[in-house]
Amino acid sequence: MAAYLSRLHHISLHVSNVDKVAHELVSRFQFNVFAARLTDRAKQLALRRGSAVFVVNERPSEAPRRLNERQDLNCLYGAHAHYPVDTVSNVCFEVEDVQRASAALRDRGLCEFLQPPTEVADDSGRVTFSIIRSPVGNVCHTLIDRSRYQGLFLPGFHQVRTDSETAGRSQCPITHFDHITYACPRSSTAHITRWYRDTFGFQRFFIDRNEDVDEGYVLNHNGIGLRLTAMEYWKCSESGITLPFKDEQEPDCKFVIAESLPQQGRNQVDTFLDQHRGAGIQHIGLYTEDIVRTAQTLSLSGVQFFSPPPAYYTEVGKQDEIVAAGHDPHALSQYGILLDTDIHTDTDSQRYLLQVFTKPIFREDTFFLELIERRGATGFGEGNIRALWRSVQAYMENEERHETERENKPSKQQ
Ligand SMILES: O=C(O)C(=O)Cc1ccc(O)cc1
Ligand SMILES: [Fe+2]
Repeated sequence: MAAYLSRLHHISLHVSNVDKVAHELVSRFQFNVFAARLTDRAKQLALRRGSAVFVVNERPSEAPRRLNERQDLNCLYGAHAHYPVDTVSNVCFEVEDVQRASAALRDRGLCEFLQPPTEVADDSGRVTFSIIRSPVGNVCHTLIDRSRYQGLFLPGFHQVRTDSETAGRSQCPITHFDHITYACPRSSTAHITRWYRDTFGFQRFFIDRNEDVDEGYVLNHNGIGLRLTAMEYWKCSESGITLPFKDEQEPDCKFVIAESLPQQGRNQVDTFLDQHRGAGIQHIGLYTEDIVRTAQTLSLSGVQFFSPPPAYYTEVGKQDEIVAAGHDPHALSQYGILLDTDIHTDTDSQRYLLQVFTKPIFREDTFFLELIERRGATGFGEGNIRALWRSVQAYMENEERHETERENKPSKQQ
């Protein structure tokens, strides 16, 4: 049987400069540092906005010198700290019983354990966790049971007092992680979806009504070469129900697998795989209750967004569509926000999806964030996927052109 997940607990980043990335998340993205673990050999900061929690870990620039130098001492609750570039490398889930879940996975030979079930305690109680490797590049999953822990975050972390988290809430109503998008090599999707189904009971989430079960959602024309396959799971209740009864339980963060298709030339998924040196987490969607206000607040604090070509907002019907959704086309165009409308034929009701991508967060192009607001729409709209894709491609091609120009310019010293 699969190990069913109670909920997503936090997402870990491994970066060469914790202070720089934490500062970016605090000053620009309005996250609050609420817990920290600072030792001789570790620097770990926990940051929160709503229920979205990032743990930013300092990654050592070298692999451990001695074999007995345990990497997990550097990074409690994480593993695999050594990686050549800044990366998002762990999605930590709460489970009800780490021992039982780990034993079930081990018995079925489904996954490799980087850390067997381990207990950590402090004055506020104890937690048990284990760490498994995912089939996606450097991504690992920590499984944790914190039901016997009364502290603020996790044992080993101390509380950091900041201004109340509710400050600025109305200006930046980010509430949770909406989805995590993996960039993966060609033909790897089937293996990944099977692994998540067998390991955690994930089910397919169809992006399009006509999507083929095996093929996924394929966009393979007009310069877009992308295969998207989405998966979802349900939060298991505290009452011990361990089967995901769809109707009774709440869906949690979705997972999207992006594969590039070769026919349309080099693209953003290929760039990620090169710069990240392998598959991994390309971006994370942050859910907001008010995308325009959030984009405005983040933009004032220095966050930059990708914009679609300006013609997007003046295309026939787009202005009317935006107005019908209760938005101002000028406000959306100011921040590059995209709108997708899905007319539900059964009820004749309209559902909207609003999204925008931020520019890369790390030095290499190995991670960015997305803002997403859903008005009834639960999936990913085709119009938005195309426009998001194009907004990133236009930026990348521009960057590459500048790079070539810089390389071709004769240097003054010569
Ligand atoms: O629509 C979304 O939010 C996605 O996550 C789909 C997606 C995935 C990868 C890309 O490079 C561009 C778009
Ligand atoms: Fe996304």
